[in-house]
Amino acid sequence: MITVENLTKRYGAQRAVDDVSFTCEPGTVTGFLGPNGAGKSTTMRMICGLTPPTSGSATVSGVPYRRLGNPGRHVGVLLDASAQHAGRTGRETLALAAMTMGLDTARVPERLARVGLNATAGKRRVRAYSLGMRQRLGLAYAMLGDPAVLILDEPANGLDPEGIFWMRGLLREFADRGGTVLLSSHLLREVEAVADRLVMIGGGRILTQGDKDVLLGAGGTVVRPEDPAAFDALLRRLELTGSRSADGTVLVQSEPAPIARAAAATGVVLLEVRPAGAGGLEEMFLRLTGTTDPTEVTR
Ligand SMILES: Nc1ncnc2c1ncn2[C@@H]1O[C@H](COP(=O)(O)OP(=O)(O)OP(=O)(O)O)[C@@H](O)[C@H]1O
Repeated sequence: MITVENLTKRYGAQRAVDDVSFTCEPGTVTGFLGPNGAGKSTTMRMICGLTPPTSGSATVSGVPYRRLGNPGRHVGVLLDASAQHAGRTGRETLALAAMTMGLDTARVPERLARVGLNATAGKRRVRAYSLGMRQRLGLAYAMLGDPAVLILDEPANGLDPEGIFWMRGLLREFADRGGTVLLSSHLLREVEAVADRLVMIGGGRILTQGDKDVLLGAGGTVVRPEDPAAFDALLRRLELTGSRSADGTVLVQSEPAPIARAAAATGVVLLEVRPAGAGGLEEMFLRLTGTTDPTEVTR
């Protein structure tokens, strides 16, 4: 269980994270999404006690991270795949971590194999690892102490499609056994495939959060009017309300047909009318973050 309450981080006048609250429950994978610079890494670093919050608090299994005794036994953290000592081998890296956590180093070869690093790879120095191999080692490191919680910042970075598919299975299995996963990623389709819950953040603030199926299946219609003022007047006549998004679309809590018919009857031009959620996570992300260039978020 991860609980984040009103977390705020200011750097000078800038609010990198602004009053962010969410919880991650056991047995679920929570996808943490947002464009570059949204505040994901800063939030995760605050949860892990690496960055002090300006205000607010975060707990893991009910305790602030810094007060967890032997934290690696409670929460596995992967914030930067390149953080491992480059001069050590993969095996040495895990053996040292096992010793620090008071665990038998005999588990190391099996743990390396579990993330797809064979005996030869285990004997190589980390500096010779590809980014994908570092991510795999980072995951083995995070899971070494059999924690109940995983906090992973962009763990799919550097993995090939087969590796991403493998990681999805690993995280699903971890959550299905009762584990809690908080996973940030810019790979929206991967998040959509594995996450049960979504927390979307932009400019340091929560844009939306909730059950993935509910968010993506949320009722309503997305409309792109040619003349926003004329469309607002139409909505008032229909006694409906709409919420305008950064990309110029309006989400209206109604079926598409009545809106389209009323618009046609009154000569209000609609450039787009479709059920909300039909475009999946990518569409929801672009609408909420107001990012118009998809390459910005699918990089
Ligand atoms: N140590 C720091 N000093 C000043 N500003 C910072 C610092 N760390 C982060 N920021 C700023 O805070 C904002 C949020 O950054 P953060 O790295 O948390 O975003 P992010 O969502 O993880 O983005 P990315 O996906 O690009 O890593 C950014 O504008 C960033 O420039």
